[in-house]
Amino acid sequence: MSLPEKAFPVSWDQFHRDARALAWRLAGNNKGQWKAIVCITRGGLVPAAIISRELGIRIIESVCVASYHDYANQGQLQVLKEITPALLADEGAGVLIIDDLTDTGKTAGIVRAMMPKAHFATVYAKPKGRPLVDTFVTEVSQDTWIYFPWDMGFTYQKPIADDHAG
Ligand SMILES: O=P(O)(O)OC[C@H]1O[C@H](OP(=O)(O)OP(=O)(O)O)[C@H](O)[C@@H]1O
Ligand code: HPA
Ligand SMILES: [Mg+2]
Repeated sequence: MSLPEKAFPVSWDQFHRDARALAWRLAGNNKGQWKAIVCITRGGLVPAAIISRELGIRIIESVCVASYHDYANQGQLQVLKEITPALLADEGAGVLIIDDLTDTGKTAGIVRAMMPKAHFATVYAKPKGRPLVDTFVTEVSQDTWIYFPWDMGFTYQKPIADDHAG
């Protein structure tokens, strides 16, 4: 397993701002009229809550996908729960699919295939996944790991001078 070289830590404030920025972009698409949100759990739950509030979308469905079984280690992709057939009609036209990020694009590829006409949006995107999403806010390089606030906690930081003491 190769660990990403760079770190992109995201605070709750920053995530809220970026998810709101995504809502602004989506408001200009499809006249802001979305039938429903399908969020990809678990990471998509947090941006879906913010976007549903901003765009007044009250029908929220989930598709449950797991692939990273531990830190930065992608395993076999598993679909644990499918999308309700009611939303699959018309290949998902008018439906908004939300996830926190796209990395290799594997998750996006699987969910897109379920709803080819839906609009796919993520807050963050890495280059490999980028072609699979319709709208995103910030791109980071492929060798960067994004640290989400729900995965983080406060830890002690050594003073900078400690590493420079001769
Ligand atoms: O583009 P990919 O390489 O497929 O990776 C992106 C997916 O990986 C993470 O989910 P994960 O499977 O870790 O599950 P989680 O959302 O429950 O954390 C993330 O939330 C995306 O859904
Ligand atoms: O960069 C990442 N950060 C958090 N979860 C992830 N799942 C895939 N890539 C990432
Ligand atoms: Mg996920």
